[in-house]
Amino acid sequence: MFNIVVLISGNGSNLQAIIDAIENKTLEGVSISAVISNKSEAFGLKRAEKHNIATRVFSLQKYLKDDASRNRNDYGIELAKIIREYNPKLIVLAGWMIILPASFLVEFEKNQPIIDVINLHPALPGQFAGAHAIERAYESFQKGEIDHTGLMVHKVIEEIDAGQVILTANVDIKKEDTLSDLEERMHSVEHTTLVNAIKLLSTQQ
Ligand SMILES: Nc1nc2c(c(=O)[nH]1)N[C@@H](CN(C=O)c1ccc(C(=O)N[C@@H](CCC(=O)O)C(=O)O)cc1)CN2
Ligand SMILES: NCC(=O)N[C@@H]1O[C@H](COP(=O)([O-])[O-])[C@@H](O)[C@H]1O
Repeated sequence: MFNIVVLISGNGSNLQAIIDAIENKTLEGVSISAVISNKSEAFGLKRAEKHNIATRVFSLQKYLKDDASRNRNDYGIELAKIIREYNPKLIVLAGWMIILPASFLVEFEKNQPIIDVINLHPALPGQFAGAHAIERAYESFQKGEIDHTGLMVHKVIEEIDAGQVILTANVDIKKEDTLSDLEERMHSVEHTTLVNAIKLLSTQQ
């Protein structure tokens, strides 16, 4: 079984797309062994619980507040330990809004088997790296700087949103679009693209 661990911070509509794809056999041989969130209030946790998927909450903010001697690298090592408990072959960041330190990434690069960490980012390669990418693309379109946007699924490296691109897709922006129109169109294309990226990686194993 191609076990995946999914990391989220919010609504979890992309997590839901993965769950649905497993259940309708678009993703055969894939199983979500756990969903981990940095926010206890993330609705995606309820989506996982509804499908009897193991969930964990591990907040960076709380981890640092509980012991002032700790730092983000310590968090990264602890997060990696938690994830290893679930024996994933792939780690999927689906709306995970914490920058992962090198200490986390090295845990999955140095040990065999190497475990890929992938991220879904709602912008095209080289555009709008970081948070709030959809809003920034919308504003850029309004200024006439771009005529469309898109998304990518990429390997996670220390540099934000700069890892090897696995899949990318364009997303149209229309003159009459509100920001929520664009967000809705973006999420719809994300759901398909993320499932296709996981399918690609699971069949390459
Ligand atoms: N080392 C990496 N970590 C992460 C990557 C990556 O490519 N390399 N991708 C991000 C996802 N992401 C954009 O795709 C992203 C998410 C969040 C942030 C950010 O500034 N986070 C702040 C906290 C924001 C908050 O509390 O809401 C932070 O971590 O301090 C940047 C990029 C996931 N991680
Ligand atoms: N920088 C990372 C980033 O912005 N990720 C974005 O968070 C949203 C999560 O939606 P969801 O919780 O409904 O899946 C998605 O649009 C995803 O691309």
